[in-house]
Amino acid sequence: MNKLNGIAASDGIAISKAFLLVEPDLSFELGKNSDPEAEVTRLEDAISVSSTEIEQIKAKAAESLSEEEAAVFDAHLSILLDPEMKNAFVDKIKEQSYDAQSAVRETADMFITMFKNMEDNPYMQERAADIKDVTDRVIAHLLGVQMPDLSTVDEEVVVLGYDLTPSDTAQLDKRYVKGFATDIGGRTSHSAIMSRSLEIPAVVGTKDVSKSAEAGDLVIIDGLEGDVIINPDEETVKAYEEKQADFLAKKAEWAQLVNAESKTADGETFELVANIGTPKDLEGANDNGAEGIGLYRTEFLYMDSDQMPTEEEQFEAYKTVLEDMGERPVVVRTMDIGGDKNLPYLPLPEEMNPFLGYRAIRIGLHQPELLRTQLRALLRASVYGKLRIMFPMISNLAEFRQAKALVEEEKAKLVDDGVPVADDIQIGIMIEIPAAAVLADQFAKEVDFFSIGTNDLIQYTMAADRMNEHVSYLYQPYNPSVLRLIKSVIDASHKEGKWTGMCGEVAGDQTAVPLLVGMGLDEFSMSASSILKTRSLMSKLNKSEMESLVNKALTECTTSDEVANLVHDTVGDIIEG
Ligand SMILES: C=C(OP(=O)(O)O)C(=O)O
Ligand SMILES: [Mg+2]
Repeated sequence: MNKLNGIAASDGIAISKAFLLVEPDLSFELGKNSDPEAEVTRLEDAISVSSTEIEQIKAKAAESLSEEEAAVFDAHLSILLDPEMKNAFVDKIKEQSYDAQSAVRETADMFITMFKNMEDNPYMQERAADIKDVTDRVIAHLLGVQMPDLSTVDEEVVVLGYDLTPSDTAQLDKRYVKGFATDIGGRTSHSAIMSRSLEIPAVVGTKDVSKSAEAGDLVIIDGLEGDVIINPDEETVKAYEEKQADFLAKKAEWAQLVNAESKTADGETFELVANIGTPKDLEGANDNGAEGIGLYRTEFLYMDSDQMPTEEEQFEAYKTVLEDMGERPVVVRTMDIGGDKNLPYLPLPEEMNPFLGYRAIRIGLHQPELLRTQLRALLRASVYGKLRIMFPMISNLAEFRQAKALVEEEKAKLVDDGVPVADDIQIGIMIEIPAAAVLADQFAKEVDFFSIGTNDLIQYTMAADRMNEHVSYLYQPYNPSVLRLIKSVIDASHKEGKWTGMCGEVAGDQTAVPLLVGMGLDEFSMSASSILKTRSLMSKLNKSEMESLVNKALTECTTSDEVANLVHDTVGDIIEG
């Protein structure tokens, strides 16, 4: 039995066999053949099995991904079945006497280098990755090495890997994948966020879980505490089965609140809304009783595509979300690319500190044609629901004014062309940079609302990278400095008659919720899977008592631990339920 500790990323307990999502070792010495015809047959067989596998992956992906996302597998098939590519392999076998795997590797490397060097053509550069993917699969077959493939999983497993990319997580089939654990990442890394929207128990940042287990080992993932136990003894399995049953019983109790108001015991109401990444997340938002969408992370629309999504494609996605929510508000954040979110087709400069660099609104204002397209799509969709537009990473008022001017200009053009646009669209900003938080009183005069992005606000306030497990001890949501910033933003908005929401992960953090209730945060936006437990917690709190708690925390506590202890001493029994 081996116990690892990481960061609890998504609630719940999973107990299942390990599926290792690790890059297989495909290294080998280049070799020669003595029977070219036999090598060509081996090559053809490997190509044929690979193409059947890619067809299967494509069919599976089409069930859970959009057609466009599944189209990447068409690109893989056309590379694999390209006669020019195959001729190049065969030439190497026949004319240079390479064995099949060496012929594939030599040819692939040549094409990959050629495509990678096309610096002015990002589309072709991206194809280099496709060639590597496809030829690795063929080489694996020739070497008799098993390729891990999430979409082929058809029995209950927990997935262990170095990291899970957004497309890995999109391929997870919840019927079979009961949980996952990764080596890297933090609570706000995107694999963690995806695990919560999929409602799969997950632990991230374990440092070496992918190297600590063998495929098929029994593994427990405790997404409540952040523990991973490999090959547990019988007694441990039994204890975790009980913990799992307790958790499921609590979940069933929370489910009763799906249509309830979000109200404290002394009758104060709040708005509990969901964070989504794609229209597919609407189902989870509705099932969990979301009163709206507090953050639609539109960058996933861009990340899941091979090229810039067109105005029409964006319009369709925004319209779907707005129509689905109907009267309920939808806060759409303009694209937040950069940091850890890159687009293969939008080359960004190499940076020492990408989180402090060219990202989000900074890209939108430097390449306004990108932002204008998105704004037009949003404005056109605005008549289908209750739209609120939000700009990410605003650091000063000049940026907000520039961004707002783009909205006004695009709106005027559309109206001139006779296109209907709603006239009650609120325009707000994310507060995720301390400079904006400090000047919230000035911002509050010009914006319609704030939404506090604690994922970034904490990392910038504490100077602790949100992705880096080595400094995760400094990533302190309850640090009094962070809490004072949050409180001052809420107060500043209220002075101007505006509202403040929070769409960072702190909004659904059960230790933070009592404090946020006390501060009078108006809207709590979180992973859909956290909504019901938060509604349950809220219903047992008294707003007036939480105001005193905040007062005490902000005047008497000097450290994050002191705040957490104070909250638990005061309302710990309610939090633990
Ligand atoms: C919600 C936030 O944005 P993201 O996690 O997408 O950076 C945040 O920073 O809190
Ligand atoms: Mg952010």
